[in-house]
Amino acid sequence: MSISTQADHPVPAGLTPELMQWVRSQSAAGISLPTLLQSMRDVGWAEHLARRALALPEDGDLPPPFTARQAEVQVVAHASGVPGPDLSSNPCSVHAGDREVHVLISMHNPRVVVFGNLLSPEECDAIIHSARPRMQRSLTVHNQSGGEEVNDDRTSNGMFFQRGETDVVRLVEERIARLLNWPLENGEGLQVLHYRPGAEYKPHHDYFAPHEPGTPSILKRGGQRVGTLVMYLNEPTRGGGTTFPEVPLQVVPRRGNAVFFSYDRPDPATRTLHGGAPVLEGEKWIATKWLREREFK
Ligand SMILES: O=C(O)CCC(=O)C(=O)O
Ligand SMILES: [Fe+2]
Repeated sequence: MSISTQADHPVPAGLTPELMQWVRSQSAAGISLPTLLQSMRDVGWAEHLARRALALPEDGDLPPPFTARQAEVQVVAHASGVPGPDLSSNPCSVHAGDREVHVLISMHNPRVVVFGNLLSPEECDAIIHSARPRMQRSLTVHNQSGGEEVNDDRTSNGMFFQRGETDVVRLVEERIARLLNWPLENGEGLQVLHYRPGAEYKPHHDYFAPHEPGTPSILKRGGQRVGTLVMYLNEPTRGGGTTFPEVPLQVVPRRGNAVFFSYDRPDPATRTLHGGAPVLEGEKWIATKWLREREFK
């Protein structure tokens, strides 16, 4: 097994990469959080550090009983601080519960992972079919007010599903939660975008600009965004890649594939500037899942 602890999983303050690796292996083996906490106490870890390693509150009772699988997801997710696939035992694919998802690219700075086989063609078609009657000109967040506005940098049409709104949306959201080790409740509703020829989404960051007056009210619903998954629902004939101009990298839109990137702070230093290149021919349909720090209500 290759251990790339620091690159894959930032280590919380006061803890060591070795300890975090031990926590992950124990939880992957199905050891429950209360048992792990007790083991750490037994070998002398300070209570607050042990709880930090397990992403538990600093004091108070433990959350209600976890199953082994829930504990695994919780620990892997929160120990790293951002969503992301666990590629430590197999860098080529991830078993996301109901589907074997392929890993096509895994880059660490910025953290970008390109997935293949995330969605079936039928799932892609079903999402387009449910979204199509509800498409409207896309809005972007207005930084001053926290409201939304039409923006020339974003010439697609879009809509949001509620979380779990259709059976397919729910299945896909559950798959994403397992794939990225991030609680389903921390995800915003799926957004579907449709680009016609000429339409694009100019390079931008997905986190909310920290010092803008509208940001505090946006952050009340689940904190910052910490990760983005863009899923390709069809294939434009020409153009329409997802670009990361600072890398530089261009991800080609292939039906059922997806590009994921995470950002542990709302800062350009995360190098997650990205955009949707103009569609030159044909059309482009994507579904985007944004992941927040906490439950998105
Ligand atoms: O269209 C794309 O490829 C990128 C979409 C995007 O950046 C977004 O939805 O935030
Ligand atoms: Fe984006």
